[in-house]
Amino acid sequence: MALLNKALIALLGILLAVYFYSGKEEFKPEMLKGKRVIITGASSGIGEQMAYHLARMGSHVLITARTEEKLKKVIEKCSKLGAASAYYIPGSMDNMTFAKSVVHEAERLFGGLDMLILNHVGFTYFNFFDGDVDHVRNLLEINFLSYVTMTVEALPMLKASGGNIVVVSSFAGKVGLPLTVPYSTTKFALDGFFSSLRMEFYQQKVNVSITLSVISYIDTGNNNLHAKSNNMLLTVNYE
Ligand SMILES: NC(=O)C1=CN([C@@H]2O[C@H](COP(=O)(O)OP(=O)(O)OC[C@H]3O[C@@H](n4cnc5c(N)ncnc54)[C@H](OP(=O)(O)O)[C@@H]3O)[C@@H](O)[C@H]2O)C=CC1
Ligand SMILES: CC(C)CCC[C@@H](C)[C@H]1CC[C@H]2[C@@H]3C(=O)C=C4C[C@@H](O)CC[C@]4(C)[C@H]3CC[C@]12C
Repeated sequence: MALLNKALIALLGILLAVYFYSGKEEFKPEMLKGKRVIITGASSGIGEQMAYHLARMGSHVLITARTEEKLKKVIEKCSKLGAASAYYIPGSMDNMTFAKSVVHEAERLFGGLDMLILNHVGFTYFNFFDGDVDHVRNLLEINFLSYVTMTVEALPMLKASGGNIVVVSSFAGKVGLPLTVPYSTTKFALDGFFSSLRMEFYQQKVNVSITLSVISYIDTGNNNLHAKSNNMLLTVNYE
């Protein structure tokens, strides 16, 4: 009898997992055709590659980062790859007025928004915590508060389109790891804000999805987190 109970509990667990984790709709590239998307931190790395994928699928893309020359090149490539339209706006995400203006620009250019991809990440060190509170504050502005600011600004458009918010986080935003204190702080903050907001959307029947993308090391050949120490957790290729 005890064995039967255990088997039934295990079966129930499997059924619940299948129910909650099975997507209702299978992904098809056509689903992104004509979608209006903002991608932050798209002058290099993962953001740049996401812009190319969306361009291939025929989306309208508005990309942002600080370095205008790089953004221009990414936009040119997006247009060649088949983007429905491609624009860039340069600026720094430590400035909340700029963060808001990116969303307003999408509204002006596209007349609405289907997807907000928050991906940018500010410069930090990869070493034991040095006690620099100003650095933590500045990194929170760039990696966290600008994400919140853009989300708040974009919500009316996303509610109207039944759109999506994608937040690029990290394994270091789920588990405390050494040598990444300021960075990890900002990524944990993202989890707190967006996971909590997702629950509120569910309760309030807000038709906007929130995806927190928890990724581990990806060698983009272009990493902006610079090594200053011999106490490396792992070997990473820095410039
Ligand atoms: N690569 C990896 O191993 C991992 C990455 N991640 C996450 O993936 C995301 C992308 O990382 P990755 O592609 O590696 O990083 P990159 O360093 O290649 O790209 C970072 C992007 O953010 C932009 N950026 C930097 N500072 C600012 C700023 N102050 N204002 C506006 N934009 C800024 C950069 O452009 P510019 O300098 O022109 O402003 C660049 O476009 C990040 O959220 C990161 O935390 C998570 C886990 C692992
Ligand atoms: C203990 C193991 C089970 C898993 C260990 C995972 C470790 C190796 C993973 C988890 C989070 C990862 C870092 C990250 O999130 C973001 C960046 C920024 C990028 O510009 C340079 C790489 C860097 C530092 C990643 C380095 C590798 C980290 C520490």
